Amino acid sequence: MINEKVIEIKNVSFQYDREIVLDHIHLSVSRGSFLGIVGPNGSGKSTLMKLILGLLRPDEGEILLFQEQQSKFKHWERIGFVSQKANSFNTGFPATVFEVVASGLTGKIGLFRFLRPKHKREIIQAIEQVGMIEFINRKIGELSGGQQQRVFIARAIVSRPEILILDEPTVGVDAKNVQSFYKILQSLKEQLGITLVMVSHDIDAILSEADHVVYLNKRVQFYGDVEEYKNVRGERFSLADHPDS
Ligand SMILES: Nc1ncnc2c1ncn2[C@@H]1O[C@H](COP(=O)(O)OP(=O)(O)OP(=O)(O)O)[C@@H](O)[C@H]1O
Repeated sequence: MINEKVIEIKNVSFQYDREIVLDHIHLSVSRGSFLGIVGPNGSGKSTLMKLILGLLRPDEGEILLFQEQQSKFKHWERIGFVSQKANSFNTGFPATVFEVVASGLTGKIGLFRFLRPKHKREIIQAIEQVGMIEFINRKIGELSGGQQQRVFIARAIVSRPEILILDEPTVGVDAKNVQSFYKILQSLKEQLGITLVMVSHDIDAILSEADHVVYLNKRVQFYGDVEEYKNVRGERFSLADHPDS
């Protein structure tokens, strides 16, 4: 389907206690696109990701995933999630790269089931896709931050999601590894057709990697093509809003 919407956020509002964090948000994500979400600290970016992932419920409005109402949506293996490394896993845990990536299949096969050859192949393939095959038996805690983050991508894609949501995935990853991280993202998009939604403070990375941009500050202040955003951002959004730009 041309321009198929895989995520639609319609008139969504959310508040924690008394603070309104998201105010009547409208946006949609087309299959195969790379949407970058930027905005100042505390502007509701992570909250919006949690709403998409069903970890929070909107107070108002609705979210559609693959054209289905989120409240009825059951196929969560179609959506992968990678967060900041520091928050996503206890890296002191003595699991190998293979075991960490295998844990991404538990939703599909049940926690204590034996892995069938098919699953082993899927795990190996995901590790190959992120260029970490030579580390397959290495303990996760013995890897660099950038390598760990690649393993977390493999864990997120092992169940073959159609959408990958990334919340500040390059925090704590050094510049050289950040580049190879984005190469992996682009190959997921181009070779597997995975739709990418990424929250980042790294505005330069968003401008060079994403094709669409949302500037969020409780409301959607900009939503459109990345080239259009480059033209308007100097005049419409103060640099003070971007501590890292
Ligand atoms: N669990 C919570 N309970 C109460 N308030 C919260 C909670 N989580 C976030 N908030 C508040 O909601 C607002 C939006 O937070 P959110 O984490 O979504 O912003 P963000 O844009 O991702 O911020 P940052 O760029 O700093 O990561 C902030 O004012 C924050 O303090």
